Amino acid sequence: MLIIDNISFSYEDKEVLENISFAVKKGQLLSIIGPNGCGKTTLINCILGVNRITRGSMTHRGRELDKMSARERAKLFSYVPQEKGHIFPYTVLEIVLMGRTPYHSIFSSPNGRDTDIAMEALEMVGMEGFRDKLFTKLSGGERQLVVLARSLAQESDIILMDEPTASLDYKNEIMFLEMVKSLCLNKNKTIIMSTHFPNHSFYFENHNLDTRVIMLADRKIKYQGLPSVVLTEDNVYNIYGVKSRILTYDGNKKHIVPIGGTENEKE
Ligand SMILES: Nc1ncnc2c1ncn2[C@@H]1O[C@H](COP(=O)(O)OP(=O)(O)OP(=O)(O)O)[C@@H](O)[C@H]1O
Repeated sequence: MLIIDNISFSYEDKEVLENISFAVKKGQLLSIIGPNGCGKTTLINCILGVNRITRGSMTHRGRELDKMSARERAKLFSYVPQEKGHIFPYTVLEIVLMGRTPYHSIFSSPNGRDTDIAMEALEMVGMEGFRDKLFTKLSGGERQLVVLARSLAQESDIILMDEPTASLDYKNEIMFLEMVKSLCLNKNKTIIMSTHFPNHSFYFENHNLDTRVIMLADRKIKYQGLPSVVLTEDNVYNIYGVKSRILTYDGNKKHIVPIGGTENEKE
């Protein structure tokens, strides 16, 4: 289990996260949602060790993350960043092989086994036909699948994703969510994912995933728990200032729809 216990973080004198606590079990999917600038990326970077927390502790199976070497941390966590465009003209296979870096010394290069693992990862995301294509020439959605393959090749237990579906079209978004679902259900991966789409949490819950959500705002976790408990119309209004309605379909499956009104219009 990954335990984040009462952590805080500041950029110089600006505190962005204050007393954040949550736990994620193996095979569980945790969504982090909250308005722009609330600290989702900052929180992910604290877990990755890019940001050094100012208070609190983070442990995995009782071991302090801060006491792990960079290589150990890279074997435990992989990262799927927001799609932002890439400059270097590596091939798809070369990008995925970068996921094998924690398993090598700086002087060794990837071997045949690494290539097999990288190709398996590409097959899992349906991108094996793109192995020799230049990463820079792929669409945003295709790149995101390749980056997911890189994180699979890293063979980490925990995958951190920062708004991974932001640049995906409707079909690729569904495909990506299906992939994420399958990684938790079939590969027992733990996934922590920031998202701007509360419906993704319902999607996972509706598909019987062991899933939780935390809602961040004003430096703190305002609500956390099961999506159907936490993602209420009132909580969405309190966090985003947007009026919405929870619709139930097909028995008990939930879906949230904005109904247009914003904070300024609340009676
Ligand atoms: N390197 C930095 N130095 C100083 N302040 C920063 C830095 N990075 C982020 N911030 C500030 O910290 C706050 C949280 O930013 P962060 O990127 O974590 O938010 P976010 O929830 O991921 O936002 P978004 O949904 O827009 O991606 C913001 O106010 C941002 O301006």
